[in-house]
Amino acid sequence: MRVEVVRLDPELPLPAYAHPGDAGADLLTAVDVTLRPGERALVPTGIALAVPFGHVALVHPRSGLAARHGLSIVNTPGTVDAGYRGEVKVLLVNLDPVEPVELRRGDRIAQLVVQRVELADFAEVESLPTSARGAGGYGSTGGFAAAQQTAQTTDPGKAST
Ligand SMILES: O=c1ccn([C@H]2C[C@H](O)[C@@H](COP(=O)(O)OP(=O)(O)OP(=O)(O)O)O2)c(=O)[nH]1
Ligand SMILES: [Mg+2]
Repeated sequence: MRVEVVRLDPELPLPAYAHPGDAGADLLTAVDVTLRPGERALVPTGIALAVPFGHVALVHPRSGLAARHGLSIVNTPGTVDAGYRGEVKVLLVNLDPVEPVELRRGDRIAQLVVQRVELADFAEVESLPTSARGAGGYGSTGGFAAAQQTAQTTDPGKAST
């Protein structure tokens, strides 16, 4: 699928897949940035995209940086809408309790996954069709302790003080 890209920073390369079959194309930081433990920053990537309508580009963390440095993304996965024409940015966060994360301009900081999306036609109704799950959620299929905890958080009558 063709995705048009403008390089706002002409010195940085286009997003690229590292290997054939990769789902995510690496995004780079356009700036040097250092994140102290617990700190977050909205980091520019130097690119703007025109994602085709009916598609979305999702900004995912890179697992290597997460495992080695505790670097993640606050709003993971970030959503780049098809109509968005501004610079793609990555809301990085350093989850390491001790070490700062130092990034240099051109470092790969995240990966962009482009995929199809269904656009819903939201239709108001009086009641919903029944289902096996019903309203159960938040660990309702877990063990005894999880089910009890769910009951406490969802049923104000049973809530402990
Ligand atoms: O990780 C991200 C997330 C968002 N965006 C850009 C593209 C997206 O289309 C726009 C809005 O994102 P989102 O809808 O998540 O933010 P919002 O807080 O709902 O803002 P808005 O009211 O502008 O939709 O910001 C990014 O560049 N990177
Ligand atoms: Mg929005």
